[in-house]
Amino acid sequence: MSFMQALRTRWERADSLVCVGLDPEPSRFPTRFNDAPDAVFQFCRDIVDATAGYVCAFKPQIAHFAALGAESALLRLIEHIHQSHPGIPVILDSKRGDIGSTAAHYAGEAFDRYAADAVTVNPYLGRDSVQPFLDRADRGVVILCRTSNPGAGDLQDLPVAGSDGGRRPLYQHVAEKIARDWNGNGNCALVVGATWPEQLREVRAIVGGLPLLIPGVGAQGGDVAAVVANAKSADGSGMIVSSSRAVLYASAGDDYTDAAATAARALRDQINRYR
Ligand SMILES: O=C(O)c1cc(=O)[nH]c(=O)n1[C@@H]1O[C@H](COP(=O)(O)O)[C@@H](O)[C@H]1O
Repeated sequence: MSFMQALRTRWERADSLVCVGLDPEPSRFPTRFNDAPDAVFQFCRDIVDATAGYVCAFKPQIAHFAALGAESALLRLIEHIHQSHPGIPVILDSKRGDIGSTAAHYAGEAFDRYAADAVTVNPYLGRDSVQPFLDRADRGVVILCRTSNPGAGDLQDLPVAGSDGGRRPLYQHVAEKIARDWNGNGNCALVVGATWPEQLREVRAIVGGLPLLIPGVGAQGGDVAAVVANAKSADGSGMIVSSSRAVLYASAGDDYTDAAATAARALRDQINRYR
């Protein structure tokens, strides 16, 4: 099943638009992991098993594993998700972007080495740099559009000439370009931060039903009601609302799995109330 089919199926069957981000920070793990040699894998696996019933996707963030030399934990974690929770797509958050010949290796890294169903990609180098990802029609290509961080506007808001001759912010141009030209295989999604409700509304108006990955609720303070009101598609879906730290580190005690499950379920319910 393709990433887009799996995502839509999961939206419906689990009745959830929540994505749990897997960003391991060992200093925030419960103390029981202090001497555990395989702590990164075990902690993330526990969170996955506790929250699987409430999510439409999982999103491991590659730097959090690579900086710890824990690539093997990432591999085994994705394998675990596929085996124990079939049907839940995995979005590898690696935000790659390079010349085409190198990008082909990044696509191989995400889709063949790690067996991710989708990957986050930076569009700044242009279409040929994203093409190796776009060519994998069964996999999702989740492209940065208007990121959640405070400096997002430094470059993403710069005015550029639009197709109608008028000027508009670069992120809107990115949204239109991808929805109209790059999405020939129907496998594109866009990243827009939950911290920017106005920009979410603008992007939704441009891209129709294209899925939006929306990080920035929870630890970054994005407002769930505003996100849903501005970013939902015509059928009340279209969103992958991602939260990492607020779920992973909901408790530093021995109740960490219960606390994570409660946080994921509460986010699912809050989103569903507004859509
Ligand atoms: O691509 C992403 O996932 C992403 C895009 C963005 O604009 N902002 C953003 O925070 N993220 C990622 O989403 C996660 C946010 O985590 P929390 O703020 O802990 O929920 C991190 O792994 C970020 O790298």
